[in-house]
Amino acid sequence: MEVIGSIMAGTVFILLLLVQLPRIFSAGLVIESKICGGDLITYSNSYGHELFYIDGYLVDKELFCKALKFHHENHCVNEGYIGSNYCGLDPSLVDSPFKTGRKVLQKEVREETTPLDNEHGHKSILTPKMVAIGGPGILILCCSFLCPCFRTRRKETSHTVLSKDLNSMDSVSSLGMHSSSEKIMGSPLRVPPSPSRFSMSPKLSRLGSIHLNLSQVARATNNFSPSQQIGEGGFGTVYKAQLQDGQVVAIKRAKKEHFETLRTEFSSEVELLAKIDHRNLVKLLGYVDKGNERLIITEYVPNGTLREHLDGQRGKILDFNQRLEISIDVAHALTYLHLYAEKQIIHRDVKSSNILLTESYRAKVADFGFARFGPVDSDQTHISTKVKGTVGYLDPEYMRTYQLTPKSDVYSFGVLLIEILTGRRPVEMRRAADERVTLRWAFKKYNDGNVMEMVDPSMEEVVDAEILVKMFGLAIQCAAPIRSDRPDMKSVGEQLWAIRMDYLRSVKRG
Ligand SMILES: Nc1ncnc2c1ncn2[C@@H]1O[C@H](COP(=O)(O)OP(=O)(O)OP(=O)(O)O)[C@@H](O)[C@H]1O
Repeated sequence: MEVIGSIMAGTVFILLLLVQLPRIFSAGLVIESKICGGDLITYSNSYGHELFYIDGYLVDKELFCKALKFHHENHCVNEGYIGSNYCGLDPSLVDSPFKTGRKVLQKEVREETTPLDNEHGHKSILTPKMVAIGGPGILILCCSFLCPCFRTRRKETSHTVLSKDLNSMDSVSSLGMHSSSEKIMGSPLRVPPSPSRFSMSPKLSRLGSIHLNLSQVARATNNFSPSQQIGEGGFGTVYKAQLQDGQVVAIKRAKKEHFETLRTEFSSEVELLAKIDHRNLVKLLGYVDKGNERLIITEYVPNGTLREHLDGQRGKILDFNQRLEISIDVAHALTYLHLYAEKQIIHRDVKSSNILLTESYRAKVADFGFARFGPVDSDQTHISTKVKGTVGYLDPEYMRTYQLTPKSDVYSFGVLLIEILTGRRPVEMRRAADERVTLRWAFKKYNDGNVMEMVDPSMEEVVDAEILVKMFGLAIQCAAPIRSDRPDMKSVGEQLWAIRMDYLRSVKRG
């Protein structure tokens, strides 16, 4: 009797869901390519806020336009087409909040928004009670009529990622996207002050172990000479500098044109770095906040970024043991931030270009520009905040609910781990349609039992399949669509450590 009741409730639930569906998709437009196979390109424009998806993954407009143009050139687009003029050719259609610069996406803070509230602030007609009653019914219905969907648990996970992301189109409708970069950041001007945000305090002038004035910095960087320049990021330019006592440091100089908007980012990085002391995190040594200059002085990490190594730009290709050790280092750094720092810190921008390597190939996590303190009260599970991070690494649950937890870093770490093992970036537009979203491609290969085919081809050694299955399995678990399915960073570090022991044993065995 209970089973029949549950089935009926499940049926009602599905009917209600079907009633809701036009609402979910009315804000967006699904452009489906039939001739070119694979890609589902989705565009959403709700109240002037645009969102672009490829295969369910939020991408920036540039990437979206590339895909759209490719499909158009190949006469692939044949459903819900928004016009070939859209991507930059017809100004009347591109009259949206696109701007140049690092920020590619803005999202209003929706403090205390419940996942069941819809984009207009109305309560969804699907109440938690209905979900609770209907859930088991759906499960039974699904088992009875859609048995293939239960083929394997892993397979289901991979599909869930995509559908969840597509559905998130509804709940992230207040997003605006900029086209020139893949980094996502909210406008500080639109964020109400919140107690957990970092702020510049007078105490900061005493931070760090290095005290420099502007003329000393100018001398150390050869007056910010281009020859001393070692990198350029959204925040500004990074210089290598030698201090009078011979110590070599990195100096980040804020770009003047982004000065005001980046002020919050700058101050968060300074205050945050000052609290941190861990061998896998880049150490803050000092800062200068004078007149029109904002400078951060950190330890210099001499061996480039992880991404440069994966791209082969630094000569020797990383071997498997180095990749394993780098993964462990990053896991330790994040464990420290989540568990052992004075206050819990969520990095929010874990990615290969933010991992710096030492000469002995140990990793240090850098760039705290987007970091935030975790929940202050022990009964708080998350903080509600704007979405910030980098496309491809962003936790889909955070994007959908605006709820930030340390598990968002775990998701990014999962994407990073796949990047480390395969050498591929999270999104690679030049690849065949079914390989462009690396995570999706990896899910499929993993489910099909083809882990060997995923390993970075530039890595020459042959790694035991069992070890690879464990590594990819862990990465996929970290990148689970629902945060409760992801392990915490401490457990990830322990699992990686155990995998390394297995690996060393397998090497010894020959
Ligand atoms: N402490 C450091 N030691 C050595 N090189 C560094 C250091 N910090 C940054 N760099 C170099 O400078 C580059 C730019 O760094 P930065 O953190 O400003 O930007 P990013 O992380 O690459 O980009 P974005 O901030 O837009 O994500 C890095 O890619 C790296 O090559």
